[in-house]
Amino acid sequence: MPGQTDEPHRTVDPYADESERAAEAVLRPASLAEFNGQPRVSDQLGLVLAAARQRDAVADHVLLSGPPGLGKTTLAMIIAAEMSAPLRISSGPAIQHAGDLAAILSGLSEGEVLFLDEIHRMSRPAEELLYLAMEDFRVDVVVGKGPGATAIPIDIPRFTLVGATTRAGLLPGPLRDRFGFTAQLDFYDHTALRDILLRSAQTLGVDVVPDAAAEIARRSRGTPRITNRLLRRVRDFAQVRADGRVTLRLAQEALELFEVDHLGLDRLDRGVLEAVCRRFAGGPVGLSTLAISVGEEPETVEEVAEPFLVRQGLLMRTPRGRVATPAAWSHLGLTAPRGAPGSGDDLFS
Ligand SMILES: Nc1ncnc2c1ncn2[C@@H]1O[C@H](COP(=O)(O)OP(=O)(O)OP(=O)(O)O)[C@@H](O)[C@H]1O
Repeated sequence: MPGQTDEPHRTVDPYADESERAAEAVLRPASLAEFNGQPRVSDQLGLVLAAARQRDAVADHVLLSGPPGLGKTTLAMIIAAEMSAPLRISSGPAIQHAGDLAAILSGLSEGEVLFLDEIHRMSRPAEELLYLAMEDFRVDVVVGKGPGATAIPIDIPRFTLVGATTRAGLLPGPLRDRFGFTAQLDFYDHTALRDILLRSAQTLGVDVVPDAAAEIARRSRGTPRITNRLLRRVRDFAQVRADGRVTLRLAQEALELFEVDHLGLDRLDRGVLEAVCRRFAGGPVGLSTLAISVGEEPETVEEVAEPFLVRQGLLMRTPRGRVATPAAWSHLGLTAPRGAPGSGDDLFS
């Protein structure tokens, strides 16, 4: 069973506070068989882990990348469970000094899975220490200072590193290359999200009719965390305003109350689109200017809102900045001004 945890430090996830995290934990699938969606990643990972088990070996290091809420932490926990290994959780921002990482690594037990969330935010010295640890299962502990300093190599137990990042492109090549298996998690399709929702509803004892399940899944931004969160809010609504049963009509009313529109866009998504269209005439607008105008950190806009907006064909990233597409104007019920992207006399026409 996954064991000890250091609560990861998160900087780009506006969705989850502590109580939300606790609610999420109940709904996490515990094995690959229960993990819905991402069939290719699931198959490949299943094979890698089965092979390691057959050889009685420690599994190769795994890098998981993709937007928040798609299941990176869940997969790290599943890897540990499938390997019957303990799990230790930490994160890039929590590791300021190489010594912090050396202490974690030397305290691991043989075969332990170390999950490093937001691995791209680790300090450079810690990153360099990690290279040697991943490859040779060794850390160099520096004793003394200045010209008299010496590096004493210390063997550490063989372990599996599971790194997670929202931005694989930010990882230095030497670090990326040391992972034996890399998986890019993509947004989930509606069917997978509906199945996740039905499983969660069963766990929580919520009665959801099939078309309501499909509707909530469709408005979940392709993200299981959001599916589960919307289910909990719809459940609240059904409990307080009705008899607890989630019908299609009730789901629609609840989603409207919580400002989730028919494409699944939430307040931040719409704020970004509105800013690009209304304040910057459709763009192009630079990331930092855009972030200031919606009152968010640039990382949050870039890593949380944009991937889904781009995927939905509502926003484009161009070398000159972010640009609203014709679909964005029409989704907001606006008409693009003459010459703006989407106006009919621009690069889209
Ligand atoms: N494939 C899946 N099947 C069922 N539930 C899932 C799946 N993927 C994720 N979930 C649920 O979504 C929630 C969020 O998943 P998780 O914490 O693993 O995401 P994450 O990618 O690690 O996000 P972050 O980058 O913010 O840490 C969890 O409660 C989990 O139960």
